[in-house]
Amino acid sequence: MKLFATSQIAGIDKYTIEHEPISDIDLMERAASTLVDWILHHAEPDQHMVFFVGPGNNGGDALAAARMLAWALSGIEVYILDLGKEMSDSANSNLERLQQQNRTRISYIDADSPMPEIKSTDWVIDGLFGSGLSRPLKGLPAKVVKHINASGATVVAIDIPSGLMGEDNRENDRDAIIRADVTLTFQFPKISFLLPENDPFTGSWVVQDIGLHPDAIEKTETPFFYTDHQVARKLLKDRRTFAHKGNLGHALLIAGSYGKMGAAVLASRGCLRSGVGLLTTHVPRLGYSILQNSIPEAMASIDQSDLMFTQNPDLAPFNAIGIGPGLDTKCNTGRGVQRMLEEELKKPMVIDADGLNLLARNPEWLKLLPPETILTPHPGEFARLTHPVECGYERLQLAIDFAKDNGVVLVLKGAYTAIACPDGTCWFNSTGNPGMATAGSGDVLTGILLGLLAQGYAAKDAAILGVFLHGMAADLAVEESSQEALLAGDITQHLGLAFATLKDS
Ligand SMILES: NC(=O)C1=CN([C@@H]2O[C@H](COP(=O)(O)OP(=O)(O)OC[C@H]3O[C@@H](n4cnc5c(N)ncnc54)[C@H](O)[C@@H]3O)[C@@H](O)[C@H]2O)[C@@H](O)CC1
Ligand SMILES: Nc1ncnc2c1ncn2[C@@H]1O[C@H](COP(=O)(O)OP(=O)(O)O)[C@@H](O)[C@H]1O
Ligand SMILES: [K+]
Repeated sequence: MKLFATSQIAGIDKYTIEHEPISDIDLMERAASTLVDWILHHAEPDQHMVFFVGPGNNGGDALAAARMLAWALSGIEVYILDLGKEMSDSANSNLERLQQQNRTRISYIDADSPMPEIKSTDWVIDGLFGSGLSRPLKGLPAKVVKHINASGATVVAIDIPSGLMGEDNRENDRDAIIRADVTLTFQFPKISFLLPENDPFTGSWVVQDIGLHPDAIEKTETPFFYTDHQVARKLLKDRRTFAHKGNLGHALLIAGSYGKMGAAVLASRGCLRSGVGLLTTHVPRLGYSILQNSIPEAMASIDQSDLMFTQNPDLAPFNAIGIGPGLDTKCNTGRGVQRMLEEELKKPMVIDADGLNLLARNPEWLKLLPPETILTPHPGEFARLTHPVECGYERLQLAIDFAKDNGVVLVLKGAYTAIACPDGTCWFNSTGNPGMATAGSGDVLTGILLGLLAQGYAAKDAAILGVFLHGMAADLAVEESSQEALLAGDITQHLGLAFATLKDS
């Protein structure tokens, strides 16, 4: 799915109105009816609801929804924010319709009015501001937002929590943004919803399809995408009838050191479960029996060192190389990595964990990275590779620049993992859950990406598909147990089901 800036969404709305064609007020009616469906599904029949209405079309949506709900629910109150200016035409028409219906108490809030009473058992429907917000909230709107946030009521935001911008919120006053429990957002998630600092505002968010024109969506260019089932399914290649292990790729994984052999085992399992033909895992001597006992499907390549990686094997037989999980950052290991990169290998690579930490200490290696390299930092590793940042938005911009400048696919891990590509595109992942915040889940991802690279997937496709499957496997694992108890090994165990589910979708 494409993701757009709010200014672009306004253009897509406009195109829909002109070319469907549909009148502004009818499109608003369609949007409001999706809200009403959701609310009626989730609220008790006697739920008291307080609607807050701003001057634009977001307020119009709220007024239309209040009218539709007033037929079904008795406890609806509407407060209109009086900023001393005209409401938008469609909001005004909806106000007239609500007045004519005459089932709902409508009040105004101006600078002199006391703040309305909101009980903690109420639902607040936030229609103050949507995608038309042009600057941070101050004065009366900020006061109303703070009053709602302090009420303890359940807050349902229409389209965007009022006060939140669709993209950059660095200049925003965080106290003057609605803290919603649920955001019912129209057609597309907004980019700011995918950044960690905005989670307290959006709560959980649900996309409401309002039927915006497919031609406008197709024509409007954007660097941002959301990897849904459809995107991932298209990337997944079928295995040929006459496939054999010799043409499904031979992967080399360089991982593990004294005390960290588990990382090598987990990444090996992830790799083998992603469909690769052959895997050789290169480990220090002490890791030999650990590897052979725990994962007999992998071949072992043994380092000359007992404790750590120091020297890669001949790279000729391998289709792709993965390096980093549990590697440690000792000097000898660093020298080993440097020698390997200086071989000017033209093999696709994935670099994770201590591989990234070594790269951060030796930024001159960046120019030695082969084409089709994937780096998989979590935010801490990315800060070491670049510099610390204030917020997720700044980190995202930095990731996009880093991928373009260095010609690498950068997988910035976290909830909604962002994959920044050398072509300037950025793909947010839709699968995964907080259960994955557990030791070793990143190692499993490295293995999956290595397996896909070795099978011939381009680095960008391997990253988008691999991250999606990794998250999906964790989601399937959590369905059977819980986020708390999720182990990284459960992700590998559910990868088979993830592939099968994706194929069936
Ligand atoms: N036809 C459409 O364009 C559709 C729009 N929809 C709704 O319309 C919303 C966008 O509507 P609008 O563009 O009218 O925008 P808003 O409803 O966000 O309101 C914008 C208004 O608020 C004022 N404003 C902006 N920032 C302010 C600030 N900091 N303090 C005080 N006033 C401020 C603006 O001057 C403008 O009058 C969407 O979020 C969605 O809810 C939906 O009804 C679907 C269809
Ligand atoms: N809250 C979350 N929601 C979704 N995915 C998450 C969450 N927390 C972590 N993950 C995923 O789990 C993995 C953790 O990787 P990493 O931090 O490298 O862990 P480790 O080093 O322990 O293997 C990443 O793929 C990340 O995207
Ligand atoms: K809103």
